[in-house]
Amino acid sequence: MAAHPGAAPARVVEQHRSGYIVATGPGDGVAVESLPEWQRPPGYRRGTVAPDDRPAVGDWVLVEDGRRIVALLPRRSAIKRGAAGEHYRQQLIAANVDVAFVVCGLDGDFNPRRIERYLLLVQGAGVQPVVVLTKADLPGADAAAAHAALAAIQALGVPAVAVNAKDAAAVEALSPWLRPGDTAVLVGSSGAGKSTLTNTLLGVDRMKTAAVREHDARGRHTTTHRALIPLPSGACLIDTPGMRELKPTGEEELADGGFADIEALAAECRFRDCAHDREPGCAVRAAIARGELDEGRFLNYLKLGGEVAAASERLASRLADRPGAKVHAPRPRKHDRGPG
Ligand SMILES: Nc1nc2c(ncn2[C@@H]2O[C@H](COP(=O)(O)OP(=O)(O)OP(=O)(O)O)[C@@H](O)[C@H]2O)c(=O)[nH]1
Ligand SMILES: [Zn+2]
Repeated sequence: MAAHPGAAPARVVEQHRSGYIVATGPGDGVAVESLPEWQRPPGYRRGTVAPDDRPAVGDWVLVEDGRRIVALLPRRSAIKRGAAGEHYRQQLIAANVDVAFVVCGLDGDFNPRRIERYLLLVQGAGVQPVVVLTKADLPGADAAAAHAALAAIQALGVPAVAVNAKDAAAVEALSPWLRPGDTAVLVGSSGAGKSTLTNTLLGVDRMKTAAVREHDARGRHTTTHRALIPLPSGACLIDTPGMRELKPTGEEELADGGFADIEALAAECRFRDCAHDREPGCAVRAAIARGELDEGRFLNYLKLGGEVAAASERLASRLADRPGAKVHAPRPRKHDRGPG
C-alpha cells in the first residue's frame, strides 16, 4: 500500500478473461483492468505469472483511479483444485474464504464417504468446514439416522447442523459462521441443496433489490449471478462454477482433514510399513474388529490417501520440470509412508 499511495483496496467479485469486477461495498461493482502480466496474451508463454499470483474471486486488490488494478494483496486462504490434464496444474478458485459449508442431503443421496472427501479437501485449503445436512424435513429423512450422522461428524470436531434448506430458519442455524465480514462457500454434490440454501440465505427481498439494481444507469455492473454475493447478514458468499468439482491438489493432510484417529492408530501398528491388511499386530484392523473404527471410513481413508499421494507426486514432478516456477511445494508429509 505504501508503494501505491493513490490506490484504494477493493475486493474481486467476478473474474473474466480480460479483467475483473471489483467492489468497494455491498452490491456495487466496477470493471477494472488487470495488470498486463495477469492477462493471457495470445502467445501465452508458460511460466509468465503462476496462476496463484493472479487474483481470483475473493481476493483483495489495490485499484488506482477506480479503474486499474495495481497490486494483489496477501491472501489468508485459497481454495484450489488439481486440474485434470496431461500436466499437473493447480487452479485457484476462490481466495480469503473463512468457512466452507459442506452440503449433503439427508435423503437417499446421503453419503458419509462424500462428506469425508469434502472435509479433507476443505482442510487442504486452510478453510473451516461446517457440515450442513439438508432435507431434514423430508419424510424420507430418518430422524434417528440423521442424529447418528450429526454425532459422527461432530465427534471429528467438525460443526454440523441439520436444516430444511427452503426454510428461513436455516439462516439462523448458519448465522454463527456468517457474521459481518465472514466469507463462505458452499460445496456438495449436485442436488444437495446448494442453490436452495443460497436463495434462502439471500432472502427474497435481497434478490428483488439486486434485480432492480441491474437496470440502474450508472454503468455499474450488478447481476444476481455474480460470483461473490453480499448476504443480508453482512457476510459474503462465493459461488463459482469451479467450486462444484473439487479434486485433491496433493497438499492435503489426512491427519488434519478428519482422519487424525486413523493416523494415530496406524502409528501403533507393529510394523512401520503396515498396510493394515493381514499383518500381525495391526492396530487399525484391531480397532475395526472391536467395532471402534468404521470399516467403510477406513477404506475411504485409504482411497483418499491414494488420491492425495498421486496428486502430490504429480505436483512434485511438475516442480522438478520447472525449477523457476512459483508453485508452492507440497509440505513434507507427517508420515513418510503413505496409507495402503
Ligand atoms: N424439502 C426440501 N427440499 C430441498 C432441500 N434442499 C434442497 N431441496 C430440493 O432439492 C432439489 C435440489 O436442490 P438444489 O438447491 O437445486 O441443489 P444444488 O446443490 O444447488 O444442485 P446443483 O445446482 O446441481 O449443484 C431442489 O428441488 C430443492 O428444492 C431441503 O432442505 N428440503
Ligand atoms: Zn496396521
